[in-house]
Amino acid sequence: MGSNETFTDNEEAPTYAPSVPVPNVQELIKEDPLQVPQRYVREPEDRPNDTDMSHLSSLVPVIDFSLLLMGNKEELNKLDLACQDWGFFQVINHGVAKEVLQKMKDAAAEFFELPLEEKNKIVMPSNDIQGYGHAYVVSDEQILDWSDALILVVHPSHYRKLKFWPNSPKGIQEIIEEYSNAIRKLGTELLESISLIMGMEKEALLGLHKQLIQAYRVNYYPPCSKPDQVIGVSPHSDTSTITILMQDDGVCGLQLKHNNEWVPVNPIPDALVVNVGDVIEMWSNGKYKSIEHRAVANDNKARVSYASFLFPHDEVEIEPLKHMIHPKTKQQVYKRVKYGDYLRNSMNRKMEGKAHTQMAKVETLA
Ligand SMILES: O=C(O)CCC(=O)C(=O)O
Ligand SMILES: [Fe+2]
Repeated sequence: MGSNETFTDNEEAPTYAPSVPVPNVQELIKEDPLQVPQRYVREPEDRPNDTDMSHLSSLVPVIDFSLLLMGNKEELNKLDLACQDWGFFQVINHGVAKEVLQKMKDAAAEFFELPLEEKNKIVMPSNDIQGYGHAYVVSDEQILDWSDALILVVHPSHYRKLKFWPNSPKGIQEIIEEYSNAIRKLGTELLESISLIMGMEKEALLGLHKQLIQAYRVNYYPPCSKPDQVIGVSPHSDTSTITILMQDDGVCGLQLKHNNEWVPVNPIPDALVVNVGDVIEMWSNGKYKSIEHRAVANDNKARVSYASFLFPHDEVEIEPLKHMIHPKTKQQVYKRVKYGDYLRNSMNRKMEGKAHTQMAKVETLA
């Protein structure tokens, strides 16, 4: 990434966090499609309820990326409002070739259909969250998510642990690489637009990362005979700067919390979903929101989602940018934290809404 890469290639690849190994959900339902073991059943108040908020789905902002690239003021204004009011938007005309998206979907579909022994060749170890398995599992009592995942660090290349990269189907490593490079380009350009709406030079946010790290998480949600009793991925906000998510066409599941209601983010064919992560929320002193979201399961269809997380180097100190603090009130919502500490603190606990952001909050006197 040119001049902002201040860390060298001989830096050792970091580890992130341990996670307790748990059963494979896809395998469970192969044994018996009707079973929903007790470990997956949510408390009544945590279940996806029947209030259908689909009518609000069309309100989730849609940003035309080609206009952002031209510096179109109206579109930048839309982006500003989307980051403040929703923390989520879908991008169209994003420049990532349709074939690249499709190849990624086809390869991932084939990977998840492989026999368990084959997928387990890259099984996630208990001391780190790369490979095929489950993250954020910290106790034997924890209620589990109705999903399996493949998690990889993709950039910088010397952070890659290739022993956790799938070898099958043939060519999947190159496809992940091609997809991730295209997403990285889009992400970098989105950070330029976000720098502008934050009143900075367009290179500012990228520079603050010291090095732009990229991780990839492919979520596989098997169908569930009782989707109203389980959650695919627990409510959480992302610890990233921004996340770029591809969804399967025609299968819903992602929901965001807006005015205390769970609003579905239904897939728009070929669009990508972008959400503001905790780092932007902290740098902007809370102006832009890292919104809580979750994924729910379906009763008849499996769903796959592809999340690319862009975030700073471990050594970067994050705190509200001076010009984002109100000049009169001087009120600072977040304090200075080392990003590596923040990330590991979040990964060492179960996903639980925004609870993990507490460590970076300025304590307010009651
Ligand atoms: O499956 C989805 O749509 C959401 C996944 C997600 O939030 C994540 O991987 O962080
Ligand atoms: Fe997420």
